Amino acid sequence: MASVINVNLPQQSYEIAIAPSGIDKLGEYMSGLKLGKKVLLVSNPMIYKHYGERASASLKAAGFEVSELTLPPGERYKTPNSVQKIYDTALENRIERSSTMVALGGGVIGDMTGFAAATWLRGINFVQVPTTLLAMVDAAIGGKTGVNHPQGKNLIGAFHQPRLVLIDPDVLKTLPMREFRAGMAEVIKYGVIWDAKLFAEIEESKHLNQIRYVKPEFIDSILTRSCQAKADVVSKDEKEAGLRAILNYGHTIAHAVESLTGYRVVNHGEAVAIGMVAAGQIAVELGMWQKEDTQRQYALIEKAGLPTKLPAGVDIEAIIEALQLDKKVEAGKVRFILPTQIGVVTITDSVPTDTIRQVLQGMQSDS
Ligand SMILES: NC(=O)c1ccc[n+]([C@@H]2O[C@H](COP(=O)([O-])OP(=O)(O)OC[C@H]3O[C@@H](n4cnc5c(N)ncnc54)[C@H](O)[C@@H]3O)[C@@H](O)[C@H]2O)c1
Ligand SMILES: O=C(O)C(=O)C[C@@H](O)[C@H](O)[C@H](O)COP(=O)(O)O
Ligand SMILES: [Zn+2]
Repeated sequence: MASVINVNLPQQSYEIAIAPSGIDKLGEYMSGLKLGKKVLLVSNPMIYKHYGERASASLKAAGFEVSELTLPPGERYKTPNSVQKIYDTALENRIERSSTMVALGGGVIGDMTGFAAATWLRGINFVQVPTTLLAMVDAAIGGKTGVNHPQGKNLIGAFHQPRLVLIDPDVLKTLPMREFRAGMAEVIKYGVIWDAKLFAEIEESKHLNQIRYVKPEFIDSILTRSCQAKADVVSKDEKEAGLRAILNYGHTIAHAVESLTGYRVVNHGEAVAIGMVAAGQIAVELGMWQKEDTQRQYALIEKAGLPTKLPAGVDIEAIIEALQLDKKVEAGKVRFILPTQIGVVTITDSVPTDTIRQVLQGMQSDS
């Protein structure tokens, strides 16, 4: 049975529908939104092979005219150049103001397609059909879209909300285990920043890093609780004027690590896991968080099969320098999201650089 979570916004609210076999109902879901006839479906070749034809067939059966584009997979291709390919295809197929771009894929496809939709003809409709756990619980929701600059992660982008997020949990069956774990990093994030019950539920679950043993009820529960957490935060602060920055927990260091390793060593979720370990330890050093709680977080990250150390060879001074490119920096001050209890975080710009350095030194691969 489908369930629905609402993202309530001043201008355009929308639904996150969690629907088994949802891919085959995409056309039906979109018909209810009174969109123009033309759709540009954007995916990558691997995801398209699994689900593209079903999504396309469902759209056509509902009367949409569908054009398609696949882009190369991977964070290294989350670039202005890939977005240019979306514009070129939009032009060729006369994608109009009433038309819709549909992102069928993980966060990389979602962020790029969303950015193309935000900018094509100054903004057209956009629908998210996330196919990774990470995109289902996080990337597809909330309207942050964009691409990387050679110097830093997500530096180019726009807020542009989707008209619909359609989650088909069945597609997780083909998701590689490493990508499932990456998604668990953002799920654990919600446990630490917002939902202590979710944190406890993950602690109690068995076989967390063996997707074939993960119970469907557990998947349903983490999808629902995570999407609700993200919808709650985004509904309260759509454009990150304040509260929304808590969704960036672990990301201050994560983005620096991803970018310094050329997006080849750790994926986004793994980097977030490393960043959460660092933020937790910084909070302990500053006397803001109990040692036992940071140990609980560490144990959960390990249990999910996620990394807790920095990748070998990353220079700590380079990380400290890269923190200056974080979008939360104000007047040159780096802002961190730090936990004070499981389920509660605070935002601070007064972390001494020496504390960051010391914590990162303790997280080196050989320490
Ligand atoms: N906009 C946001 O709010 C937000 C939030 C979190 C993350 N992000 C961004 O999302 C990106 C990470 O997204 P991701 O973790 O989904 O990675 P991804 O999009 O790179 O997908 C990971 C891999 O999984 C494959 N894949 C996807 N779905 C599959 C399926 N069902 N079966 C088999 N293979 C499948 C893809 O081909 C890809 O190789 C990063 O760029 C990150 O910055 C954005
Ligand atoms: O939605 C948000 O807000 C987030 O911060 C969610 C993060 O998980 C996500 O990785 C986001 O893309 C990071 O945003 P950025 O503004 O730091 O680029
Ligand atoms: Zn993230």
